[in-house]
Amino acid sequence: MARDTIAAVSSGTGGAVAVIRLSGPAAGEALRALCGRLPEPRRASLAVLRDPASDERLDEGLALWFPAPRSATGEDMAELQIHGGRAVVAAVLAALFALPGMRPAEAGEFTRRAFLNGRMDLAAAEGLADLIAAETESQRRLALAHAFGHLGARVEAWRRQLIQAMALVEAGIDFSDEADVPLETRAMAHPPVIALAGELRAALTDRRGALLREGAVIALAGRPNAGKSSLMNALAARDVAIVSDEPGTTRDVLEVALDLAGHKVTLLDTAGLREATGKVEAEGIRRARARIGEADLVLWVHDATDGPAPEAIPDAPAGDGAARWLLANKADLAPVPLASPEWAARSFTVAATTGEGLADLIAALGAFVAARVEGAEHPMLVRERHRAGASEALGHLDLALAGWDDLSEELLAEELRLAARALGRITGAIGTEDLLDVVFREFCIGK
Ligand SMILES: Nc1nc2c(ncn2[C@@H]2O[C@H](COP(=O)(O)OP(=O)(O)OP(=O)(O)O)[C@@H](O)[C@H]2O)c(=O)[nH]1
Ligand SMILES: [K+]
Ligand SMILES: [Mg+2]
Repeated sequence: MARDTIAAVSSGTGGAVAVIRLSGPAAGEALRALCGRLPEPRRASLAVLRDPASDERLDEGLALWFPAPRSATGEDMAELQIHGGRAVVAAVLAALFALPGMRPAEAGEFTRRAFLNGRMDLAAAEGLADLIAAETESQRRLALAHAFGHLGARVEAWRRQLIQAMALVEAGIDFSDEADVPLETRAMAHPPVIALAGELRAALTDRRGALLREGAVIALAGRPNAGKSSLMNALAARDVAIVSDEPGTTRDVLEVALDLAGHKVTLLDTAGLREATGKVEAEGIRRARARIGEADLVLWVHDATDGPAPEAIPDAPAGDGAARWLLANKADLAPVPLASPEWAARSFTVAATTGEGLADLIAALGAFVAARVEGAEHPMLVRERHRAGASEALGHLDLALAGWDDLSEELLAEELRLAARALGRITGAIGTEDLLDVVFREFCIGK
């Protein structure tokens, strides 16, 4: 349990009401010092707040008292809802911090205390950070599932299975004189370890969670002047990129975040691909190729006034597994010939400047993203940290399985133990201080 009592404004700035939260052993005393009494637990009550040093009236607001352990952090907690003015908040905080044992909270410190007091696991804390940062409906749902322990529960179940298998293998060590027992217990542990390795492998192959959390990347690519930047602006419904009739206008990769059918999408505008005419353009094209190569969907923009669309997307270095669509742009200037059968299902006729065809394109993009993340309401390994833990665990399981018939009980049990440790780091059941610093750094102050 922490010795310090922390306090911070937990509401956003600029609102009519500000929420100040306190957590730690002196929270009750501080509440009494400012309000003159301790309110009934878990009930909001009206209170006049006074500076204990001068007895000056500071504000009138709501006071709440959450005695440990039934509080968000598991410690004694108090909450003050006061008027949101800057001066009011500053005066109340100054009065609080003048009290013994009180200090300002660091970023994420309330959540960190909740974790340390066993109120949530590490994956749930990350879910909470994602929930606060969620911009789209699907990100909100995903984060909520994690905040309520979806990933943590699954990983803990895996870890328990592993510990059981380990116990079986270790039982063999104690009976190593009786030749049959070690072989029997080892054989009993084999199927669950095979099953677990399969589940971990499947979870690692499923990238939908990461796609939902980070958003699909859609890149506009094509020859100079095809109208990529014009399309970027039209799709983003604002003036993001410079448009001009000069080929080679766009140099840096530009990106905007879009909400397509409730899913987060990052749309990229890139330099037109051709033999560069100078150093800067060459660098722009290098960057364009690199980012196009990582996109989930490449929209090849073709200028309809240049004649029929290409048979294949030229020069578009799309990565493995990326989808490629063809956009015949400037349909207002030239008739767009029928796409070749190969492209028919993935071709769109648009005009960035008149808006023609854009509604159909946006609908198709929304359907594309939705299909990519389908069933991903409760995906598992959404962060690189989770994937690293699961993949390390799988590595040890694979070693154990490869040597199942040959390794000694001790070595076999050791591989299973290392796998269990790697899983434990995902939930924080096995943790280190530096890991906690990384996780809680993301939070804002007051959370
Ligand atoms: N008539 C018409 N003109 C368009 C359309 N889309 C783009 N243009 C024009 O085409 C020219 C090039 O547009 P950009 O959007 O700058 O093309 P870009 O592909 O980004 O070009 P780079 O960045 O140089 O590779 C501009 O003059 C645009 O106004 C369209 O649908 N119809
Ligand atoms: K241009
Ligand atoms: Mg451009």
